[in-house]
Amino acid sequence: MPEKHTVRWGILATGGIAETFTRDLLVDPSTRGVNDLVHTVVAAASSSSASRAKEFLSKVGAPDSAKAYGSYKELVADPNIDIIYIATPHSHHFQNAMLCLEAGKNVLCEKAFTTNAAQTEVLIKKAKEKNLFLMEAVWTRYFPLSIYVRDLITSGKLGVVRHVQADNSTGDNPEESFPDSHRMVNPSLAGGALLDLGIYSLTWVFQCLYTTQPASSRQAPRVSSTITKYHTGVDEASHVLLTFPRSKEQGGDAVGYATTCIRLASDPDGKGSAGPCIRIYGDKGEVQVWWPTFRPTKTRLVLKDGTVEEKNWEQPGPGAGSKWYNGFNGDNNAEGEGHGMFWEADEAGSALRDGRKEGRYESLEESLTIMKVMDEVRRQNDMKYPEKIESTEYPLEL
Ligand SMILES: NC(=O)C1=CN([C@@H]2O[C@H](COP(=O)(O)OP(=O)(O)OC[C@H]3O[C@@H](n4cnc5c(N)ncnc54)[C@H](OP(=O)(O)O)[C@@H]3O)[C@@H](O)[C@H]2O)C=CC1
Ligand SMILES: O=C1OC[C@@H](O)[C@H](O)[C@H]1O
Repeated sequence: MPEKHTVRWGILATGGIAETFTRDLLVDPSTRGVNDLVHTVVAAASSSSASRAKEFLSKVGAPDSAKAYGSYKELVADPNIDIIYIATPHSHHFQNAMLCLEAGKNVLCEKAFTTNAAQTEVLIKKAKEKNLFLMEAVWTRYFPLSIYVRDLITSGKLGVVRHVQADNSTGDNPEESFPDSHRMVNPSLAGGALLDLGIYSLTWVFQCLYTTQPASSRQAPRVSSTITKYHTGVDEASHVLLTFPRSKEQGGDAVGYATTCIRLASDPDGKGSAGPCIRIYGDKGEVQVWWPTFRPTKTRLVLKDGTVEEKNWEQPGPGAGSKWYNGFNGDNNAEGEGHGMFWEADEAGSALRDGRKEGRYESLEESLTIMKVMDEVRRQNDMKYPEKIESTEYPLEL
């Protein structure tokens, strides 16, 4: 039996995704074939009150010994924590991550990493200076399904992959679903489709056309974009065309089309009838991925030689009755499934064990390149957040 390495987590914020992530964290890793890691929750903090943190810990089934803090400052000072998971709105990630790093804590920070590339750059510098682990929690990258798709590309099975289309459109009625203060549409919380949902379409384009290239030949893409603005001033839809420069030997430039919309739906009937929301085209064939773009469970490989291979990707979990996700985009678990967030936690845990300072499937350099793309989309379309949340000044009261 391999020796088990215990990873001691602190949870910063107690909202929707903090709950989902923490429940996933507490699923026995051996149910997904991971026998050398154990995750434990040693503390959680809420910026509103210690009693809220206490309630959170009890709701997610954390050990009785877990501490409940009424401020993030107290959390980062806890000497028993190895790594902190940040689950606040985008606007707060930079200040919260700086707080953790300054206190000497490793960090897994929810997407989008920060509001802009300048903030991401400062975080990377700080993590390097302190020799700490830092990773953007783009959970989709760590799914076995994503690893399979990237392997199809790097193995050459699809031929040269030249084009990727990815859509992450949730089909909400924003006027009904979200008050203007909600993090999805509130400029003060860096709301809008691009940072919240568009990041997944960009993730698919990047993990197929950028991550799969040798690091020495990866080049940032040229960006052409258009957005539709919501009445609060953030985007309700973004369309981003990316041209990745590639040499003749690499097969020439590759093109990605990343779209996202809060109002329209990638999967209008919720049954996949509209077809795949991601298509990855090579000159020998294509691979298709079904909704949800951020948490997919179905792929189809179609090759010119007649191969058609459909796969369903189960999300291991603790058993029936575990319908715990309280998200608002219809991405509930099937009965008995985990939510799939444990794979990114395993990546962070194994990095701490092995001394890695970043994730293997999305380097900090790649997170930064994607932040630069989102900056450029906002620049091209004159979409600004309040100055305060775009600042790189630390500490700053938001
Ligand atoms: N990976 C995924 O699938 C998902 C990721 N996310 C990401 O997670 C992050 C949080 O989203 P979600 O959990 O849905 O958001 P919620 O609004 O449900 O929770 C955010 C939490 O952040 C804390 N917080 C601190 N300051 C503020 C503030 N000024 N306004 C609002 N909340 C504040 C609060 O916790 P407290 O009171 O305890 O301090 C609050 O409960 C975002 O970055 C989002 O993009 C969201 C959904 C899914
Ligand atoms: O990250 C996310 O993925 C799931 C969506 O429901 C949510 O809006 C988004 O924040």
